[in-house]
Amino acid sequence: MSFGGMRVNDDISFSIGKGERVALIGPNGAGKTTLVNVISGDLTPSQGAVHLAGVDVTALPISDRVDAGLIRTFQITRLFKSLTVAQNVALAVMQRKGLTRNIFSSPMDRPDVRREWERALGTLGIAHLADRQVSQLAYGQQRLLDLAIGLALEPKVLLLDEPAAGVPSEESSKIIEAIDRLPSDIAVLMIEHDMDLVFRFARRVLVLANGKLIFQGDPAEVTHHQEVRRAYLGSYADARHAS
Ligand SMILES: Nc1ncnc2c1ncn2[C@@H]1O[C@H](COP(=O)(O)OP(=O)(O)OP(=O)(O)O)[C@@H](O)[C@H]1O
Repeated sequence: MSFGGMRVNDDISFSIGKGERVALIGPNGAGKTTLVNVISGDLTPSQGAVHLAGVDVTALPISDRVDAGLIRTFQITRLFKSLTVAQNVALAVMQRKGLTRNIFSSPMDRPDVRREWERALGTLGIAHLADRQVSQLAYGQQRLLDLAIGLALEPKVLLLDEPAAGVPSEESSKIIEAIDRLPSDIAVLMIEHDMDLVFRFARRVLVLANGKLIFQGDPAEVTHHQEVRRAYLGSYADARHAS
């Protein structure tokens, strides 16, 4: 992916298997968000391709990628603030099922829709917030709701961009626990700066620096990789070593 003459993602190639948990790390400006934008369809790559389950989705708009199971979460701006938590998830379920909204009845009342929003909220530990209006939620709770909406869209692949960023630490543990509880068949690619969270979550780590993929592999190996230490991890690895 290039912007003008600047290569922001340079010759990057990787794959993520079913149910794999992969962290995408690297210094500020390395190109991580751009890469996720290319995968989600927010950006069209200058070269190269994105495949989902063997199908080339590079030319598909975001909505078709979502239908195919490629879901990006933590875009809180898309929440309907005047509706309840349950209504927000119910609308996502209805969208997935191709059901149109009937102004004379609540979307939540259909038993098949209800089953699904209840399950999504239960998985993420926010069933008790079902009737709460979104505008009354704390920021961390809104992020959990956004994750519930992602879940209700039945993802094959979830793209998470710093899911706990900006969330007060007493709430961020709930987000981390919720991510731990995601169904094991969903592949997750997560941008994250918090290395403790990366080590807890990831079975594989991708490291970007200056737009290049300089490492992909086992989290246990990443702290020993010279180029990664130089580009990104030095202070973290040294602090760990010292402690
Ligand atoms: N739409 C755009 N037009 C021009 N340049 C862009 C655009 N989007 C990103 N860039 C540039 O691409 C580079 C990579 O940005 P990107 O946001 O992908 O990095 P990042 O690794 O996600 O950084 P951070 O950790 O700070 O979020 C930066 O130099 C940024 O200024």
